[in-house]
Amino acid sequence: MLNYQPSVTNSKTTDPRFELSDAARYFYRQDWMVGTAGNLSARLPDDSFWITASGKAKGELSTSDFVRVTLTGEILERASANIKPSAETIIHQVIYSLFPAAQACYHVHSIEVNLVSHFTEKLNLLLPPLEMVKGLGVWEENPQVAIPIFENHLEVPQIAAEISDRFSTQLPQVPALLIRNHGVTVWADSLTSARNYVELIEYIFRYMVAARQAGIF
Ligand SMILES: CSC[C@@H](O)[C@@H](O)C(=O)COP(=O)(O)O
Ligand SMILES: [Zn+2]
Repeated sequence: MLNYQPSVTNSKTTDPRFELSDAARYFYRQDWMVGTAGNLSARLPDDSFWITASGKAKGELSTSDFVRVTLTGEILERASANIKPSAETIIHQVIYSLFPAAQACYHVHSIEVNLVSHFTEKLNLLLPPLEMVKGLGVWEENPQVAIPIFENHLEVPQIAAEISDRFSTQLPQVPALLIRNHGVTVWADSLTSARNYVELIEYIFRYMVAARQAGIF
């Protein structure tokens, strides 16, 4: 295991930890990463990825609040030995393993995610046919798009195994999944797109909660 060494890659343009920290601060200000909630990661060319360290306040991350791990969860780099990778690293491992084009994986907790996760007891939650769905890659008239829902087991590896099992036989329609009573995870081919996907999905969930209150969805 290597200890973290500042290097030539430690610059704002090439080191994704700066953009991850900015995104986390933005999500924190939206109330989607309250306190230490949520975790963000970015894949590197060698297939390892930087992920937020466990239990860090997401509104004030710095580059030392990340751990670089392999696709099998082995720790490669960190600022000090007492920093642990996110408790949900194994979910990021599953996403990067299943979706080779994924370059970023973002997981946030919002009030609306938790509310909409009760709108169905099924394995998939139907999204309203909003124009915003196009932003998630579905260019259809009156789209019938569902987001997969997983149960929030205490053991995170069990959640990860269920994601892996289900997605191995049926790919999701959109690059997102919901964990009931917990949060939403999105993945994308760039950090910018992952941030946009979080915003779009949160907009759709806000709409769903408001529409339910108005009795229209
Ligand atoms: C605020 S507790 C939330 C955690 O249990 C977990 O769900 C989470 O998203 C953050 O865990 P972390 O280990 O900091 O990445
Ligand atoms: Zn979480």
